[in-house]
Amino acid sequence: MADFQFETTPRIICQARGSARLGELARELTVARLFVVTDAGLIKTGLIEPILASLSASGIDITLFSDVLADPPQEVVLAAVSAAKAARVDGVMGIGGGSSLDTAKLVALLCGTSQALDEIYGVGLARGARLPLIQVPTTAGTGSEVTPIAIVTTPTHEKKGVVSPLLYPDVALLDGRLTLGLPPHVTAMTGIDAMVHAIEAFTSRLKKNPISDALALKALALLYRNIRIAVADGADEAARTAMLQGSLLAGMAFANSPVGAVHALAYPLGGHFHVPHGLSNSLVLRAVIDFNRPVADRLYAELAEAILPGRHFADPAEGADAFARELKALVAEMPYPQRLREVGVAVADLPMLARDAMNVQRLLVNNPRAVTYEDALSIYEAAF
Ligand SMILES: NC(=O)c1ccc[n+]([C@@H]2O[C@H](COP(=O)([O-])OP(=O)(O)OC[C@H]3O[C@@H](n4cnc5c(N)ncnc54)[C@H](O)[C@@H]3O)[C@@H](O)[C@H]2O)c1
Ligand SMILES: CCCCCCO
Repeated sequence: MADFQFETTPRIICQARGSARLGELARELTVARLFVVTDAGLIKTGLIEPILASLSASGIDITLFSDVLADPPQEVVLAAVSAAKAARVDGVMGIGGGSSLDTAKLVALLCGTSQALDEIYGVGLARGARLPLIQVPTTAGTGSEVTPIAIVTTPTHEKKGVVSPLLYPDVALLDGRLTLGLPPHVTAMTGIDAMVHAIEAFTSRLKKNPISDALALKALALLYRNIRIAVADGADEAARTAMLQGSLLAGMAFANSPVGAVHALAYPLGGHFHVPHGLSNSLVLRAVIDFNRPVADRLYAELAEAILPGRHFADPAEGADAFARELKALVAEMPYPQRLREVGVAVADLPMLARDAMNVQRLLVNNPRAVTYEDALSIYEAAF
């Protein structure tokens, strides 16, 4: 058995109407001046106002930053840090999708250390303490509320990661009711993103371990069983809560057993064409599964057993066939674009995308099968 290290967030609360406890949780963290990070879409849903009112009623002074943009641009992150420093906040809360949660992480970190953002891109470069941090996901989801990762889009459209245990929050609060209003196409994109986290954590080549495996299998089972329900009937609170739990478990899994080629090939789609993160993953998922089949059939067969209760596949190829079939059928049912050509990508763009994907070696090294430039190009061609 290979040695391994497993990291996790210290405190997870999953509670219907749990958002009513945010004032209590902030006070427990001795926060008096809270910086709330979200985006305009969340403000429009009306979800934020009652939460801010309950926090204020608890005597917490609020500074609201609602200018987060998808795939947070570096300048937006820096604007949030400046606003937090100017307000002299002593705690941060992210409430929203992964873009808001990642921005909140970096605000908490950069308000607590003397470092600059461009000093901490990469793995383990952050130093010092961060401000108290509460994360409240409203998509299910990136799992960002339980990962040590924050992704920023640089002015050259490159997606860069900050990876540090300092980015784990003090509290991750799951409240299914906050996701009830998620539109079907966003429910689908973020749900498939969470499934990709579980799939890629389970097939990851370098840091796969028994704990991440157990989390990935449970995550995939929860997500697969509930994504169709949540997309078809967003008011189903049980399905919504299961999706949040599944995306959190998948987040814990890939935080310790990192993602591979699906994410590496998805990043350039987000960076250059502003394709939403979950959709970027979905667009290349089927072709990457087909590409990995020569080395990953046994793993895909285990994943097939996780989503097809009662089925056992003695023949790995048969199990992998079943897994690929189920995933392709599920993606095809999702209410969003299915091909690269539908999201503004031209054939002439594919070599550039493949070149950019090859720059994401920090993820490609985790893929069960080595990926060359030619492989990346052929995957994009198959997804076109
Ligand atoms: N840190 C990590 O571990 C990690 C993992 C995966 C992805 N990411 C990053 O997360 C970002 C993607 O996050 P995302 O997919 O959650 O989307 P997002 O946060 O970029 O956008 C979500 C969209 O849905 C809206 N929305 C969110 N919750 C809603 C609700 N309950 N009701 C109605 N509308 C709602 C928002 O207003 C926004 O328009 C990317 O930047 C990606 O790189 C980070
Ligand atoms: C190192 C960055 C890994 C991020 C995966 C989810 O987007």
